[in-house]
Amino acid sequence: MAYTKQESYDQDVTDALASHYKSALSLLGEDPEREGLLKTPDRLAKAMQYLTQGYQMDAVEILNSAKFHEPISEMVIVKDIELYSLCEHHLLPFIGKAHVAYIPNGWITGLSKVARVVDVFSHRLQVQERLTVQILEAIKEALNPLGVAVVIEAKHLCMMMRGVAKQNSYTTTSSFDGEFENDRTRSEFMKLISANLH
Ligand SMILES: Nc1nc2c(ncn2[C@@H]2O[C@H](COP(=O)(O)OP(=O)(O)OP(=O)(O)O)[C@@H](O)[C@H]2O)c(=O)[nH]1
Ligand SMILES: [Zn+2]
Repeated sequence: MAYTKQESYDQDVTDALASHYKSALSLLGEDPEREGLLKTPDRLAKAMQYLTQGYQMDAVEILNSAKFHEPISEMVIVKDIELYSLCEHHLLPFIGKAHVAYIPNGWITGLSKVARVVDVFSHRLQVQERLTVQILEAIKEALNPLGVAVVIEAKHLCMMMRGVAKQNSYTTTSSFDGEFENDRTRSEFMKLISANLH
């Protein structure tokens, strides 16, 4: 299964989606035949396929594609991984950062693969809590590490642009496994992701 960014789209799916989006534009009171909107259903169909391409990707396979034997057991942290996902309730974006750590148990993975895993699960319709756990579970399955930790902080546009209309609230979710269930290890991780190291 390829995991490169999708640049071509199934024409039948694109056409079917575009036809629905064209009707939606009319229902919203727009004229889908006006010049500026002529290509919008097609563009939106492609954008939505791009934003949900994670369904066609296998996170464990990605991690395994650059898995190296390395006898270390120190914490590896990839922090500030930006993420863009869509909330499954409104299909509006939520935007934020993921901080991921694991303690190897003989195996490490390519650092970029950790960020790719964040993309795989972000590019699906999500709730932030499930996204957090899915990232953790994929790393656990692929690397069988001594521990995994995932923290995500995000802003939800569905809470900003509509509904309760709160502009400054962040949602933080976390998931910890193995050694990160110990207070000391967890605190070290939290300290390191909070520190301004760069
Ligand atoms: N737990 C969780 N809730 C989310 C996430 N994204 C959006 N939501 C919430 O999903 C809920 C859906 O609630 P509903 O009452 O069915 O929808 P709604 O009438 O549009 O709710 P309001 O946003 O309060 O206007 C809202 O409270 C959203 O804030 C997420 O990632 N995790
Ligand atoms: Zn929402």
